This record gives sequence, C-alpha cells and structure tokens, in this order.
Amino acid sequence: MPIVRVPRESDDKYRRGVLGVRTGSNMYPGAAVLGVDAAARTGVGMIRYLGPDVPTGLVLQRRPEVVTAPGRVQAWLLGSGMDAEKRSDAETSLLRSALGDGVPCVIDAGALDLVPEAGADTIITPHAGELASLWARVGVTIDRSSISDDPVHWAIATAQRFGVTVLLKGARTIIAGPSAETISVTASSSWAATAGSGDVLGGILGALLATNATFVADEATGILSQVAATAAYLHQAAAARASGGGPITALDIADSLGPTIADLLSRNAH
Ligand SMILES: NC(=O)C1=CN([C@@H]2O[C@H](COP(=O)(O)OP(=O)(O)OC[C@H]3O[C@@H](n4cnc5c(N)ncnc54)[C@H](O)[C@@H]3O)[C@@H](O)[C@H]2O)[C@@H](O)CC1
Ligand SMILES: Nc1ncnc2c1ncn2[C@@H]1O[C@H](COP(=O)(O)OP(=O)(O)O)[C@@H](O)[C@H]1O
Repeated sequence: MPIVRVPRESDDKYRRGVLGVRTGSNMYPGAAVLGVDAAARTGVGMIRYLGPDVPTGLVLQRRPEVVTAPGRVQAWLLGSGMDAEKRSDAETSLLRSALGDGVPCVIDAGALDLVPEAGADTIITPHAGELASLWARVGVTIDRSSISDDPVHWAIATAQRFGVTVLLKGARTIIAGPSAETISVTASSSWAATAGSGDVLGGILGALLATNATFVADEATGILSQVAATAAYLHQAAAARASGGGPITALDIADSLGPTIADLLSRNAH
C-alpha cells in the first residue's frame, strides 16, 4: 500500500488529512517552525499549530497557510522543542488531551515522558539519549551508548514494553512495532546529523500519519511501522538530495522534500 498519498479529484483539504501540532516552546521556538515546515512540504491537507506565542508567530511567518485555531485533526505531532522538566501543568494537560483524542500520535523529544500513557496508535521518535531517559522513568538504568551499540534490541524492547511503534534515530534508524517486523533505514551520508534535523523528521512523520490516519486503526497490517519507515527514508533521501555531498541545514532537508517525493512517485509509476 503506498504511504505517500497522491491527492485525487475527490479530495479536499479535510479529506487529505489535518495534522495537529503541539511542539515548540519559548526556549526552542525553531523546532516548531522546522516540524511544521517539513509537514507542509511532505503534503497534508492542513496543519493546525497550537503552541505558545513566540513559536506561533514564527510558524506563521514561515508558513502563513497554517491554522492556529483549535479543531478536529486526523493525527497529532507532539513534543519537539519542548522540555518535559520545564513544561507547565497546562501544557501537560493539553498534551494528555491530544493523546486521548482517539487519533494516531507522534511523540517526540519533550513529550516522551508521556509514552507510558500512550495508546497503541502511537509512534515515538527518540534518539538514543531520549530513549535512555524514557527507560529511566520506569526504573531501568541504561546508558545512551549501550542503546547506540545495539539499537535493534532496544527498539524492539521499547516497542514491547510500552506497546507503541518505535523509530529510534541515528545514522541507522530502526523501526520496531509491538508485533510488526523490524525495519532498518540507513542514511547514505551523515550530513543530516545537524541541529533540528530530528524536528524535520517529526514533521514528515506527522504529515504521513495524518494522511494515512484512516488506515491506522488496523495495526495488524503493520501500517504504523511502514509509515515510520517511509518517513525515515524520505528524511535521508531529502537530506542526500539537499546535500549533494556538502553541508546542509535542517531547513534544507525540508526544502528538498517536494522534489524528493516527486522522484519517488515517478520511479514507482514505472
Ligand atoms: N532550533 C531548535 O529549536 C531546536 C530544538 N531542539 C530541541 O531541543 C530539545 C533538546 O534536544 P536534545 O536532543 O539537544 O536534548 P538531549 O537532552 O537529548 O541532549 C542534551 C544532552 O547533550 C549533552 N550536550 C549538550 N551540549 C553538548 C556539547 N556541546 N557536547 C557534548 N554533549 C553535549 C548534554 O549534556 C545532554 O546530555 C528538544 O526538545 C529538541 O526538539 C533540537 O532539535 C535542536 C534544534
Ligand atoms: N550520523 C548520522 N548520520 C545520518 N543521519 C543521522 C546521524 N545522526 C543523526 N542522524 C539523523 O538526524 C536526525 C537527528 O535527530 P535528533 O537527534 O532528534 O536531532 P535534533 O534534536 O537536533 O533535531 C535524525 O533523523 C537522525 O536519524
């Protein structure tokens, strides 16, 4: 089943899928801009960005098509650019209410502390350090380098322990679901190891999830893992295209998503 959904004549912005985004903070406003920009470039009917004033202003400056009014969404992207230790109670309860909304969620960075409360239709996107912190919350001490040394083991163990789909970031990104086959996506270069690159991945994943939300109910199909693997693939392919062998910024990755997706679709059409 194709995960990148090409809009049809019968589509409108709502039928394509709306992504709700609660990311960014006054400390890390850029993460909100990066995730929203990447989601828009990946292709989605609409984005509702709901966050603090500073990131909201910056998001609207970069992407005026984003809607900042609350309303129905088909998937949520939560946590990039937040700090779980500094989050207010009000922000925590807004994240909890998104998790309880009955739609699939991506949980990143500063919302990963809420993973023990997440439902089965959740994809989490930790790097090794964030995964170590998540395990520490349930009383298991494991250091970041042990996770990096055996990412397949830790991705599977996390999926099984928390009942969610795991996308463990790194040069080799590992995707594991509680019952799905494990998938590995290896980057063709390491220029993507740059600040905000993971925030861009979150946006790609959120958009793919929102546009596939109607198929997610049946986890037996392994669709969450396929969505996650497609996001990781697009991220590294867009990074490679933007780089051409030289340095890139996180926004460069987002900027090259359109042509990267067009290439992929034209290859699949033949
Ligand atoms: N432009 C932005 O707004 C960005 C926001 N970001 C957000 O920033 C938050 C924190 O993410 P991180 O992955 O950095 O958090 P982590 O908590 O995983 O990383 C912090 C770790 O890095 C270590 N560290 C810090 N500076 C270091 C240095 N110069 N050399 C070696 N080790 C160093 C610290 O001791 C700590 O262990 C997240 O919410 C994330 O989404 C990042 O994505 C970067 C870009
Ligand atoms: N050495 C590497 N080679 C290729 N890609 C990498 C490498 N290290 C990290 N990445 C990718 O870059 C992104 C980094 O995400 P993350 O660690 O969350 O950074 P940030 O918090 O700054 O956005 C992830 O998509 C990860 O897979």
